[in-house]
Amino acid sequence: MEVKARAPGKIILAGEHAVVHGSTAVAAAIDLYTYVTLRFPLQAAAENNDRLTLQLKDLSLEFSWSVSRLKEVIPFDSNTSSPSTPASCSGETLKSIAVLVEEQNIPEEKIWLSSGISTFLWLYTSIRGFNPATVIITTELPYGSGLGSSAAFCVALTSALIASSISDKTHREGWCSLDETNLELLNKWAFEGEKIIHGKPSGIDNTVSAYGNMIKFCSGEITRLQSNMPLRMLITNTKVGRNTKALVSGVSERTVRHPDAMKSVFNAVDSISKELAAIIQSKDQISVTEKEESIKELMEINQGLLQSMGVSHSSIDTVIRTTLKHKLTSKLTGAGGGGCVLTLLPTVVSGTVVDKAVEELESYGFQCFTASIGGNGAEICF
Ligand SMILES: Nc1ncnc2c1ncn2[C@@H]1O[C@H](COP(=O)(O)OP(=O)(O)OP(=O)(O)O)[C@@H](O)[C@H]1O
Ligand SMILES: C[C@@](O)(CCO)CC(=O)[O-]
Ligand SMILES: [Mg+2]
Repeated sequence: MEVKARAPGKIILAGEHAVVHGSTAVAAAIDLYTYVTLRFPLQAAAENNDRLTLQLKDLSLEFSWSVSRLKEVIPFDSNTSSPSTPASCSGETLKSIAVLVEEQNIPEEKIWLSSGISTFLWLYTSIRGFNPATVIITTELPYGSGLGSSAAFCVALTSALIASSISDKTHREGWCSLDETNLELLNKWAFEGEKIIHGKPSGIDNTVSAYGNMIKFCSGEITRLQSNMPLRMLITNTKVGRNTKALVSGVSERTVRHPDAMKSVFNAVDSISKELAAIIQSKDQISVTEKEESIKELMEINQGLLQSMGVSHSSIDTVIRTTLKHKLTSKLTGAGGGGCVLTLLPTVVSGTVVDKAVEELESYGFQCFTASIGGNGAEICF
C-alpha cells in the first residue's frame, strides 16, 4: 500500500515571536511543499522485512531501524497513547528516542537533522505503532530558513500517517484535501512534533501549513482571512543558518529579564498584526496603492520591534538596506537570526526595479525568489 501527502511552507507577514507570547500574527501558505510517501510492505513481505526506513531523498540520506529495536527502546504507554488522542512526547521518551537517532551516525555537518529524525520516530510510532514501512521525504523548502520547513515536515508526515488509516482509499486523480476532523487531528499531532523541534511553538506554522490560505492566529485561535488585494512578496534567503528553538528561547530569556518593556513590544506587535489583517481584508474603496503604503509602514515597524527582541541579524540588515535603495520595504520572516526576508513588491513597482534589487541582493550571495501566497494546505494522494 502506498500513500502520499504534501504540506506547504509559509511566510509570516506580521507577528513572529510575539505570537509565542500571546500576540496576534498573520501568516500565509506558499506554494513550496514537503512531500511524504509512505509505503507499507504486503503482509507476506512484512514477515521478511521488519524495518522502518526513512529516506531523505534531497540529502541522499537513509536511516533504518528494526521494528524489534524500536519496541525494545521506545516505551509504549497504552494508557495515554492512541492515534486519535495526540499526546506530548515526554522527556523520558525523547531521551530513549535520542538513543535510536544516535545509533544512526548522522554525518556531523547534518547533525541539525537529529530533532527532525526524533520527531519522525515519535510521530510514526504514536500514530502507526511498531509497523514496518518505508517513508520517503523530499522538500522544496530550504531547511531552517524561516519558511516553516519543520512545520511542513510534521504536517506532511502526519497527513500521510492519518491518511493511511482512512478506510476509504479509493484512487482519486491528483491531490485532495482531508476532511475537517482529520485536519484537526493531524494538526494537533503536527503541533506535538513541532514541540520536539522548536521547544515552545505557538502553533501558527503547523496550522497554516495544515489549513493553507492566509490566517490570523492568536493563542491557538484561528481566523481564516480572505484577501481583497493582490499581495506580492520577494523572498530573499540570506543562507545564514539558524535554529528556531534557540531564537525563541532567546526572546523568552529577554522577556524574563525585562517583562514590562517586552510586554509593550508584544502589545505593539499585536496591534500591527490586527491592522494588517484588517487592511488585507478591507472591502473599502481605499486604493491598492494606499493599502500597500500602510502595509509597508507596518512591516517597517514590525521589523524594528523584531530588532528589539534581538532576532535580527547583519545579513537581514543588508537585505533591508539594499532593498531600501530601490524604495522597497523588507522585514524578516519566521524566526529570524538569518534565514529569509520578505520584501513587499507593490503593484506599481516596475519589473526593472525588482530586477536591479535582485541583482544586487544576489551579488551578496543571497538567493531571491517569489512564491505564490495563500494556496492550499495539507493534501493527500492514494
Ligand atoms: N524535510 C525534513 N526532513 C527532516 N527534518 C526536517 C525537514 N525539514 C525540517 N526538518 C527539521 O526541522 C529543523 C528546522 O526547523 P526550524 O524550525 O529551525 O526552521 P524552519 O522551520 O525552517 O524555520 P521557521 O521555524 O522559522 O519557519 C531541521 O533542523 C530539521 O531537524
Ligand atoms: C518564531 C515563531 O514565532 C515563528 C517561526 O516561524 C515561532 C512560533 O510561533 O512557534
Ligand atoms: Mg520551524
